Amino acid sequence: MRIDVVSLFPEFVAQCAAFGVVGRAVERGLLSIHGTNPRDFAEGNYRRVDDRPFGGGPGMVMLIEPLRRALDAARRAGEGPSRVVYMSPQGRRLDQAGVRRLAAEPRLIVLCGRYEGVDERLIRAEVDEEVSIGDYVLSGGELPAAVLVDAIARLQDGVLNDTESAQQDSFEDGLLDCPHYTRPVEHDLGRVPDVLLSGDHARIARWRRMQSLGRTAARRPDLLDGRELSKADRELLQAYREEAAA
Ligand SMILES: Nc1nonc1C(=O)N[C@@H]1CC[C@H](O)C1
Repeated sequence: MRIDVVSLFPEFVAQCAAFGVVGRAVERGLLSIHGTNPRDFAEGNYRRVDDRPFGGGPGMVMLIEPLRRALDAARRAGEGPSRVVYMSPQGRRLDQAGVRRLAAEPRLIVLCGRYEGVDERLIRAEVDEEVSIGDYVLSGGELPAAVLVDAIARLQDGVLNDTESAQQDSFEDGLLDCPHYTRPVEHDLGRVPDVLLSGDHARIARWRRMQSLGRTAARRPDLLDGRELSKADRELLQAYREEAAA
């Protein structure tokens, strides 16, 4: 999969491709990440990429033409059709289903805004979808782009090892993860739950599922809205609640 990131800070993009899971995906040729800087396509001595907003108000707005030329250059740099995603608080909130959908694209071009954002005419003409990583305002779209790239990289076949895949699975089915413990068994902060020391894999898997269901119901009940729990899951959730109330 190829991802082109259009950003005034392409070095930021290079960094996010250099470490961890994303770096591994790139090393293995499972993902390629490229930066294109709109400033390289700006005109005039100052190579302007932004200007004052019509109608007044604070801040600056990114100009159409440098972005349009950068998007065109990014398109031409790769092969095949590409989907243009603009990182923006006005976008659809990113969740794992959205990551899976975007990870299935052969190519993405991720547009990162700065300042107050991008001229609306560019968005309407060039952007296929706006995506938000949360209801807060950041200084630029580069961190949201890095979040999207990381989540997509993890879904590329051959990137995660078995352990990492297991962790990924716990989020894949829309539930919060279970708690995790490691050595020592005894600590002044508490003891590891005995079930995890039992060696009984079926019992451990049941406990972990119960914890995921219980934590999701307690912390993110919205994730269970409209979800038809199986009889077994309903019983596990009941057991979690009884244990919590004891
Ligand atoms: N939350 C978000 N999810 O995606 N992007 C953002 C975000 O805050 N973007 C900034 C808004 C103005 C600046 O141009 C960049």
